Amino acid sequence: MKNVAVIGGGLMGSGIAEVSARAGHDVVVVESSDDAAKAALGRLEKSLERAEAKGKLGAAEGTAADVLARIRVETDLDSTADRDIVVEAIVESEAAKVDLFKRLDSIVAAPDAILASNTSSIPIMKLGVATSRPTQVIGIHFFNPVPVLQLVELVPSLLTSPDTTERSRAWVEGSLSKQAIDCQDRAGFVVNALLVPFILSAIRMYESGFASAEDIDRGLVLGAAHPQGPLALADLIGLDTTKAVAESLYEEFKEPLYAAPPLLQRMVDAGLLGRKTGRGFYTYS
Ligand SMILES: C[C@H](O)CC(=O)SCCNC(=O)CCNC(=O)[C@H](O)C(C)(C)COP(=O)(O)OP(=O)(O)OC[C@H]1O[C@@H](n2cnc3c(N)ncnc32)[C@H](O)[C@@H]1OP(=O)(O)O
Ligand SMILES: NC(=O)c1ccc[n+]([C@@H]2O[C@H](COP(=O)([O-])OP(=O)(O)OC[C@H]3O[C@@H](n4cnc5c(N)ncnc54)[C@H](O)[C@@H]3O)[C@@H](O)[C@H]2O)c1
Repeated sequence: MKNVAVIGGGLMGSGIAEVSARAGHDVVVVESSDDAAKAALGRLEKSLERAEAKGKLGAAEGTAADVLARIRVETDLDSTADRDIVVEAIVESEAAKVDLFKRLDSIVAAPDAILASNTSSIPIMKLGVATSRPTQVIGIHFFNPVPVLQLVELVPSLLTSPDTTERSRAWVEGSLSKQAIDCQDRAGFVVNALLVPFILSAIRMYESGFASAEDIDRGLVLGAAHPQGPLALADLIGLDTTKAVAESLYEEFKEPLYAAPPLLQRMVDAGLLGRKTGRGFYTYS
């Protein structure tokens, strides 16, 4: 697979585009507006400049400018027509993703192209059946920050062909040098089914006044060797995404531990989405 498209150039899409271009792929990023495309390009430039300054770009990757030259940021979905693999990384909304997969199905021309989703929690079958080619639809779930974290969850639906799964694995492990784990197609897959209820418990603990945000996070960093505490992690993920994942899990399993706490809902209503808006459980400059 040579030609890659990433739909959505936000936190995750820009990271997926970066690691793909660093692996030598020709990458098209499709955003929803000119302003969003500009922001996506800015994220890519900043991250690649940082990687270059830290001496992380290998000889095969080239300079930050070489990697950027392999990426085009567009607003026209038709630019996915000649792609071998499309990775969808738009907002965590089932309706938005179903609509996008329908449109991709009518545009992407190669008969064996893979249509992948980076969804955190939405069952892949819902996206597969929106297309005429569910055998080629799969979850390829990266972790944030994409250039740093090694894991990718591979999530075939009941209709995904073994060929699609194995070509996806070869791309993720052979080309992007990530490590894949195999998951069944249920909301939250492996990692978020365990991680998100933990984050929600931390939010409930904070909401109840039991401990401060700083002490909850310091507790898990110093007492359980987590790289960052659950509330700082929720701010990194984005509180809108955290809430959307909780809702998918709750819809699938109806377990109270997956229900989004009222504080999380109010913070999302208020636009306090974490790092991406400058304020969540903490304030960022
Ligand atoms: C919800 C979804 O569906 C699934 C998910 O993604 S769940 C979220 C999973 N992610 C996590 O759990 C992240 C946990 N946190 C961490 O790993 C770390 O706190 C962190 C990597 C975010 C930041 O690490 P920290 O040590 O505090 O900061 P910092 O020193 O700036 O960064 C550590 C290294 O990561 C690199 N880094 C950090 N953020 C980066 C980014 N956005 N892009 C590229 N590199 C980055 C730094 O360059 C640094 O590299 P170096 O050690 O070689 O110099
Ligand atoms: N944030 C995380 O830690 C994380 C980790 C793994 C997976 N994910 C998943 O990745 C996806 C993206 O999450 P994110 O954190 O990057 O969100 P984000 O809000 O940072 O980015 C989403 C981007 O998609 C763009 N977009 C929205 N609709 C679009 C459309 N129809 N066409 C093209 N672009 C469109 C937006 O302009 C935005 O730039 C979600 O499904 C999320 O659940 C998130």
